[in-house]
Amino acid sequence: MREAVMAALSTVNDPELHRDLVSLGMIEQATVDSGVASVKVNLTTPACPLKGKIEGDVREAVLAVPGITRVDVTFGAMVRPPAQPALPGVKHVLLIGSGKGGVGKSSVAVNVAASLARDGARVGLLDADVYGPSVAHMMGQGGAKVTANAERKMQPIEAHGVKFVSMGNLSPAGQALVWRGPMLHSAVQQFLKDAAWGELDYLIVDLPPGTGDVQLSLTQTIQVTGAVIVTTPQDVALIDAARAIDMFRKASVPVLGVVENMSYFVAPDTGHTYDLFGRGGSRRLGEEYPLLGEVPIDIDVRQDSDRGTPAVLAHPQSAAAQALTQVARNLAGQVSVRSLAQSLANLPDQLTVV
Ligand SMILES: Nc1ncnc2c1ncn2[C@@H]1O[C@H](COP(=O)(O)OP(=O)(O)OP(=O)(O)O)[C@@H](O)[C@H]1O
Repeated sequence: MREAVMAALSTVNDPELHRDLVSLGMIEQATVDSGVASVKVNLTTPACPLKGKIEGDVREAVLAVPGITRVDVTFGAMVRPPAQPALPGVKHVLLIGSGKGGVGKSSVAVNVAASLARDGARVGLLDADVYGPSVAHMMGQGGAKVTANAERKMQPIEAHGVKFVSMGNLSPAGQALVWRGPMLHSAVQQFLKDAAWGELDYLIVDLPPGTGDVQLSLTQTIQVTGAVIVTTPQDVALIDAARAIDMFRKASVPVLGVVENMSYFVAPDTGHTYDLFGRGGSRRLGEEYPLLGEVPIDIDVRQDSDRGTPAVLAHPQSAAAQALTQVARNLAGQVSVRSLAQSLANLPDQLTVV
């Protein structure tokens, strides 16, 4: 009967890859005992956005096998590395960029990192926004100092399940940082290569806004998996976001998606939704860039940042936190699609996106 169960599983497609779970090597275990099938599915990320759908499809297919009366589905996850891992021990480097300042790039970076870690991934966060490092404060570690370990490597600070390094933990608070191009280059390289990141599934990099030296330096020296562009929906922000996309395109860095932050506002007293800046404007950036999520303006996002706990952890039920969680999972889904596309030679070129 196990063969019949495997045959049934080979009819279940991964919704993103349009390949069946058996040939994708995602069935870690399938056993049958007195009509009860136990199936363990090995996902390509613990933050899989389509876990519920996969579970439902597996259940339906296996229950259709004659003699099966119950199906127990469990999940494991192993993030597949790209053909060329970015750094020793670090599978995927994901850049979070924006065309202009103040659109919520750091807030998205911090919440995405915390959300991926809560889902079970091993996550690092590098604050490469050397001009305005805010990650330390948003992670509730503004006063902490980065130390060196026995191998004289920078020991990342750990908070909310995320290892992070920020200039905010190296320089005194409130002190202006004056950087020239070569200094910037070496500071970011040190953060990347001289920090004891250990084994990471995802290293999230909070870039400075715009299209300057840090972005170039990063894209030229390590193999990044891709970039995410954070924007607000109004025209002035979108023009700058398009410029950032163009920079990544020229540097051959795949744009994994766009996050529309401050997309809309729901008045807490009336429940009315206001599209303050023109919700959905980021779709105009082009069909080829998946919209990873629309995050509303929410006072909790700001207050939680100021208090040092990302909104996805402090107020997980709020609309903004749920949108940010979805952004993180959709991003992890995009990374999985690209890694699998790389490793499975005969996958179709056109993969659907979440
Ligand atoms: N969805 C949101 N709702 C409410 N406040 C938000 C939201 N997103 C960001 N903010 C707030 O807006 C301000 C700017 O956000 P953030 O620092 O993340 O932007 P940034 O793009 O990284 O800025 P910079 O370019 O200065 O690095 C912060 O006070 C943050 O708490």
